[in-house]
Amino acid sequence: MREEISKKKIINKISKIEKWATQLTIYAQQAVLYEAVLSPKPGLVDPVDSGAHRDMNIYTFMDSTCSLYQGFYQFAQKGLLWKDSLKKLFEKIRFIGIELEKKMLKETKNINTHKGIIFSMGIFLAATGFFLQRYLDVFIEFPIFEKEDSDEIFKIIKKMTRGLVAEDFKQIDKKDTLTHGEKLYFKYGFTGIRGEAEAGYPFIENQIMPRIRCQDKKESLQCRLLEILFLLMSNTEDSNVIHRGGVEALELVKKEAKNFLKTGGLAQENALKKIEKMNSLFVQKHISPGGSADLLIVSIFLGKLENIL
Ligand SMILES: CC(C)(COP(=O)(O)OP(=O)(O)OC[C@H]1O[C@@H](n2cnc3c(N)ncnc32)[C@H](O)[C@@H]1O)[C@@H](O)C(=O)NCCC(=O)NCCS
Ligand SMILES: Nc1ncnc2c1ncn2[C@@H]1O[C@H](COP(=O)(O)OP(=O)(O)OP(=O)(O)O)[C@@H](O)[C@H]1O
Repeated sequence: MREEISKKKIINKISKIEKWATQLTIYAQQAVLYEAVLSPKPGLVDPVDSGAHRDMNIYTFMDSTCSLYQGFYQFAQKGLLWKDSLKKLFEKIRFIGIELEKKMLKETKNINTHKGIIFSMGIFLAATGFFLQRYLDVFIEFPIFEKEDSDEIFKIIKKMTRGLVAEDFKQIDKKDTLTHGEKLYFKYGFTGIRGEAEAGYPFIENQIMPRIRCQDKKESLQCRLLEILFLLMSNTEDSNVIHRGGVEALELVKKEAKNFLKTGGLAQENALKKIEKMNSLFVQKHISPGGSADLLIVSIFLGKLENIL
């Protein structure tokens, strides 16, 4: 009898882990899709145009997003089941990330649509799954997150990624070919996406989430998400922008985004016209703020967890 009860308990727990990993995956996919369809975005692919990209369009993003589902689920599940150190959890999910990157590239015929978000969302999904372990025996349904819960996610991420920059760039001078991120570290010391992760995505924690929490919920989702994108563009050390247009391009993106927000943001007259003008400028200069787009996706994911988006 006792054996039967404990068997039942284990089965219930496994089915709850499956359900919660699925919910996390759905939020992550929603976030990726919200970003893709958001328009008008300067320099980035959206349904209206392909920004500064000649090799992809909105359909490439739809195809790519579908290929992410299974890998996203694995990130979340790994976190929900993990019993070892957080550094080891990160090492483990990097393998899942590398495989997922290959799958995404196969689906897009070798076009890099989602490399950055596979990395960042992988970290967030695993960290959130790990965090949720403490609620598995407490809640029947998937919980709605409070600010304090999100704060814990950032703490977990810092522990997972401690030492990442030094570790990843250790052998850089011995490598024959370098990725964009490695080249920029070599040339300017920019730590890019790795530095952002190791710092625990501080701009999202300290500026973006507080802003999303107090945005007027009656505003359209389009305006709210565009505001967040411009806030991110005004601050992100975006290696995507730098590798395409150098440090001047990064300064230009930051300046344009800051000006747009200072002059009234989405509330100003002709706001959408101004963004379209910025889009033309970025297209002409071949600039695409892909790092900010990725951080927007992560912010939407957290907004979904807190039920504020
Ligand atoms: C670290 C990885 C993702 C990227 O390295 P790479 O040197 O190519 O970086 P690169 O500078 O080209 O940036 C990649 C993308 O990150 C995004 N990005 C750029 N800057 C930033 C930033 N400051 N903040 C957030 N995202 C950024 C952009 O979309 C960009 O295209 C990659 O090398 C890797 O390790 N891939 C394996 C997959 C993986 O580890 N997944 C792990 C799941 S945790
Ligand atoms: N809506 C979007 N439009 C374009 N890029 C986006 C969008 N959302 C996110 N990104 C990010 O931008 C990156 C694509 O940038 P880019 O085209 O410069 O790729 P690359 O492979 O780094 O460079 P290149 O194609 O110039 O060799 C992707 O990794 C993706 O994460």
